[in-house]
Amino acid sequence: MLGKWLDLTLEEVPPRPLSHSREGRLPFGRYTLHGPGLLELTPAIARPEARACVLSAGIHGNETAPIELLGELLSRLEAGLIRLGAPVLFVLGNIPAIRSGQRFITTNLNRLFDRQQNERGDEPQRARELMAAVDAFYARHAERAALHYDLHTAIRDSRYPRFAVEPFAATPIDAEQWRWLAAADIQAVLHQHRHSWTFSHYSKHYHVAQAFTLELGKVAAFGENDLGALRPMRALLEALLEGREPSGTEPERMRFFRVEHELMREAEDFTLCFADDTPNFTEFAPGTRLASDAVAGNFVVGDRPLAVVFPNAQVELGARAALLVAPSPPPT
Ligand SMILES: O=C(O)CCC(=O)N[C@@H](CCC(=O)O)C(=O)O
Ligand SMILES: [Zn+2]
Repeated sequence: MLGKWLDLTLEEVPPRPLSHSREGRLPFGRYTLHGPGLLELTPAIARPEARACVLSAGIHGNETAPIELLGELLSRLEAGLIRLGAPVLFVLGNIPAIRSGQRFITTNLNRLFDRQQNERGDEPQRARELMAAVDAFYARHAERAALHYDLHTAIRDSRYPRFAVEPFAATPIDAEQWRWLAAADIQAVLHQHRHSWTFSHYSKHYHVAQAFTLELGKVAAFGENDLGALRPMRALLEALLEGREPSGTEPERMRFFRVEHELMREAEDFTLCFADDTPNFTEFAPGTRLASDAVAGNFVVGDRPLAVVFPNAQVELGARAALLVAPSPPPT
């Protein structure tokens, strides 16, 4: 059943809401389906040091590599190749968007993870369902340290194809996380400078979880992803599923950046003043004009160079059109 969960979730049109949880057995524990795209695994014997892990993918429907990676993990769990030793909640985020291969249907799900959010529509409703599922999962495992990796891929090429976004929140990140991410072949880390209401921010802000958005390469269609490049990440996730300590290495292998400015799109008449295919982390010299907005005016790089991440001139009005970042020292 586990190996087929992804296919079944994506095939049912429309997904049938579950009136009650469905349960079953797996080699080293049991599974519970809490609703569409919400699968909890409970180990028969949990290891004492195991974290309560949330692994999410498909928050953006066209980001398929993380979904394939979760598929590999589920198949290996079902085959008994992974000895489940930690409680895990697998989340498939925006199911209609995954089916249609789009980033979102109506609005960007990954801006809606705010408990005050009371917007109407499918994506706001899905965000509320996912927040409730995460709340219930962490409450069931309140004795364990909370962890959430929200897996994505980026729209563009990147000077660092695999990078972590560290959401802004009061909770400090444990030093071991940097060591694990470096061993998982994450190449860069981006520290957010303010609250962002993303899914990983939700777990960090409201649940004191060790939480990241992980960008694992570039958007591609199902079947066209290079999962070989994600083997070290798979090894990290398998260690977490088994409830054992993941391998680590020197964090200095990774480049660290801090967000200095968020470029917002304020007007219909908005342009980014660089090529559409500019890779993430491309640096621009002081004095370079980066954006022109009929309401906000021009944005020009100040005294220090800035690199651009997630540029997207097509975002909704009032949304983030790019992050502008600068190198920062590795955490001590
Ligand atoms: O490549 C892009 O432009 C977007 C990739 C993506 O979906 N990134 C996430 C980052 C979330 C965060 O800031 O933690 C997003 O934009 O939601
Ligand atoms: Zn994404």
